[in-house]
Amino acid sequence: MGSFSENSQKSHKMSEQTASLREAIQHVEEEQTSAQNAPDKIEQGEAQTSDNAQEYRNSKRRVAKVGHETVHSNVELETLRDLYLPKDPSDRIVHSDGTVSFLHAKSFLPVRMLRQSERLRILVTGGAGFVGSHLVDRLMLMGHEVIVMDNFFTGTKTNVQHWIGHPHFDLVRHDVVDPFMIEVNQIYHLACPASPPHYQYNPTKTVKTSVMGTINMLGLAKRTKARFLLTSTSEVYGDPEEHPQKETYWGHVNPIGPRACYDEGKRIAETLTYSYMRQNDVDVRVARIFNTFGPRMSPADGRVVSNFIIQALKGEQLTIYGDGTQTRSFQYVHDLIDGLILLMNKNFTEPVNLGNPEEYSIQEFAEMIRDRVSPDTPIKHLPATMDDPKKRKPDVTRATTYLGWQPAFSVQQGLEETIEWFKEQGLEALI
Ligand SMILES: O=c1ccn([C@@H]2O[C@H](COP(=O)(O)OP(=O)(O)O[C@H]3OC[C@@H](O)[C@H](O)[C@H]3O)[C@@H](O)[C@H]2O)c(=O)[nH]1
Repeated sequence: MGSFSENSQKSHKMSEQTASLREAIQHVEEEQTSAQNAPDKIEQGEAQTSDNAQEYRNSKRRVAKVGHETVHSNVELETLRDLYLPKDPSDRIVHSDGTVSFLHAKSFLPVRMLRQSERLRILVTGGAGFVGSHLVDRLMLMGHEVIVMDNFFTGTKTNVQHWIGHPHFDLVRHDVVDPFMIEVNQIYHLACPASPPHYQYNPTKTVKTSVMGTINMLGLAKRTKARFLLTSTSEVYGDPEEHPQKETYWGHVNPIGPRACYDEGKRIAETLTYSYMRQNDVDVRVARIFNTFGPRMSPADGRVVSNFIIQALKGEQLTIYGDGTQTRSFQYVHDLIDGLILLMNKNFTEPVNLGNPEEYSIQEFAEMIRDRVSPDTPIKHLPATMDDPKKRKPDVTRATTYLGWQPAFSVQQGLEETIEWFKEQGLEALI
């Protein structure tokens, strides 16, 4: 990461509240140190593909490199960590009077030197969001020109601030429901609130974002002959009656329920994508993303991983909606980014599931985070949410067969980094 001003480093002060918060969670760090050091580091590719969740869970694999040489997305995990968990986190000074000074990076992380003919102009809608910003990091490191379009409803400038000012980087505040013209080679279309509380906050707007946003981006792809990748979701399967879910499954969605704005919005986005492919020869890719977690999830996200981590760090009761028997399969964000870049660059146009088959009941998952962060924290049950899918687990055979992709991170390793990141946020995230 670019080195920050030395003066600023010296004057870096944490507020008293942040300091006490850190003290409170120190015991957790100590407990974790031995666990973190124990497993051997392995390189990408050594993890075995398996549909067996137990095997995934018991595996002690550690990932040190991510990405794939074939599409030049390979990079050391340590390099990425420097962007969200810098060794010297002095990009800001939190003052004791409750104000904060943001500092400028003096230099940027080195990016690959590409010839003009190899360097692509890539638009990432929703690029300042949780997933988008990790994708942007990787595309920038690969040496491409990246244009981030975001309305900052759920994304933040902070997520991409380390690239602002870089000659390969542009940030545009724009809502994807309004038309947008630009010359690009590839479009990663991520823009849409993804957590249930966010997408249900203004359901009409969520539908507009999915439908009009996707029409706008497909229109752009058609005009500029850009390759277009839609980030769809496992929610297109609704409350699935097939388990695990294959891409050939048509789903079980309540079209008038509270989740419909997102589920049906993404289903029509897929329909639009394949209509533009058939009718207008747009070169398309569709990723169906399963539950994903990692650094840069908004503290206000409301999804289960961030909720449980924040609750445990604050010593508050962990909130399980319903009886906790519902299941989810959680993938670490870097695996998803690997899959998205592979999909964009391979010649496969049908929908592809991207998720980690490591399946947990929400009760087990709550206990796991509680035990890891703060073992004395109680767990409480709240009423179940309407239409909450009872089971979810991806069949990733298609991704493995056609993309050569499989999740490499264990949930354990992903959680370690995510918990570390939330701790680093201190006051901002936890209070
Ligand atoms: O505090 C919480 C939050 C959530 N939950 C439960 O945990 C499970 C997972 O909930 P999340 O909100 O994290 O995510 P969901 O699986 O419901 O939806 C997600 O699915 C896939 C993605 O495309 C989307 O990002 C998101 O819609 C649900 O059963 C939910 O009821 C809790 O028990 N407690």
